[in-house]
Amino acid sequence: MNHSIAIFGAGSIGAYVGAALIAGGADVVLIARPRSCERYVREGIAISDLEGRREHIDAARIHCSADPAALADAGLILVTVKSADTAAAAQALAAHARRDALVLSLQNGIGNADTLRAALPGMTVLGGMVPFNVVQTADGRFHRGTEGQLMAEASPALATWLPAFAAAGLPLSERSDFAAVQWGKLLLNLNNAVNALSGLPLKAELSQRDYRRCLALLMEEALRALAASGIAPAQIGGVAPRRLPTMLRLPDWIYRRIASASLKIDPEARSSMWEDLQAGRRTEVDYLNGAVARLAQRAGLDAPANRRIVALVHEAEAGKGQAMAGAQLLAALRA
Ligand SMILES: NC(=O)C1=CN([C@@H]2O[C@H](COP(=O)(O)OP(=O)(O)OC[C@H]3O[C@@H](n4cnc5c(N)ncnc54)[C@H](OP(=O)(O)O)[C@@H]3O)[C@@H](O)[C@H]2O)C=CC1
Ligand SMILES: CC(C)(CO)C(=O)C(=O)O
Repeated sequence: MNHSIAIFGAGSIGAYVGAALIAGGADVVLIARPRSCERYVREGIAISDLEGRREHIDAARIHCSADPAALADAGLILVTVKSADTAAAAQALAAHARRDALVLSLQNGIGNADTLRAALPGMTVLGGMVPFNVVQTADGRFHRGTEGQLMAEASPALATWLPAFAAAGLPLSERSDFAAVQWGKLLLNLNNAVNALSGLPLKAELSQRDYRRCLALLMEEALRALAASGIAPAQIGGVAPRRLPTMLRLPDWIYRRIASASLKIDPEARSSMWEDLQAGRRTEVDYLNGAVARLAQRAGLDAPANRRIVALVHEAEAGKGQAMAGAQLLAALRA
């Protein structure tokens, strides 16, 4: 059977985007771990969002395989594995993908599209950006708990596929300043580690000033490193990057008023890094806060709070430590 779109790594983002594309009428094959595939083809996939969409894609409409050879017919391949798995995904694509397939990385971090490009010479590989959050709920739904539109590096190769994204209810916009978009998103992803260590849902965590102070510290270091490297991050969301730290440090009652749009988060939404810690998986902290520390170092600067939070998340990955209160985390980042 021919599948025009393949999703490589159907976890939270891949299953959500894949199911939405199927609901919109696209011909999709999911590449996932055997356990995930067994579940999807047994139960189907349920998706929901904070605007009230609830949809169940019946098992009969799900094509899923743990064998990457199943993507051989796809004209579009969405890569949705975590950053540490990108190199392995790239090898699988090199072995099985059509040479004329378009590859779109829907991943956080800065280097994933480059990793794919390096392994797929001659193929078109584009960076993409997912602004919204998806978590798996206790009843197995893939729930989008925040807003935002998919973005991708501008390319004529996208034109064929844009209608499928629109029909899925996930319109994709093209950006010619994609490196700036990636860094703008990475600034927001600096909260992933704070959120994971807090053990709280995003909304509860961001409602507490001490956690926001932690994030402000991490962002300031990143903004300094970006400025020293001549990179101007794009604005993702309602607030300009340079204004984020000041806004985050406001007292709770003012923050709630001024940043009401930033707090338009479903109470059950949590960062993908929290999901990783819960599942006992390695996180993407080296690709997010670690990327800031490396950028700073290349610019002759230091980013101590980002370095410290990388170490704290690694300790949490090793099962050490409990959820940290805001004041405790702030003290650890300033130590
Ligand atoms: N979740 C979110 O809200 C958001 C996530 N993102 C980004 O999207 C990307 C994906 O995140 P997310 O969906 O949360 O990640 P998940 O871990 O939920 O999903 C990735 C899935 O891919 C599977 N996988 C990895 N390698 C292979 C392989 N070779 N073959 C088959 N399956 C494989 C993983 O299995 P296993 O775990 O067993 O390795 C996992 O089930 C990340 O870069 C993340 O930062 C961006 C915005 C929001
Ligand atoms: C949407 C957001 C910023 C939520 O934390 C995210 O990218 C993630 O969880 O990885």
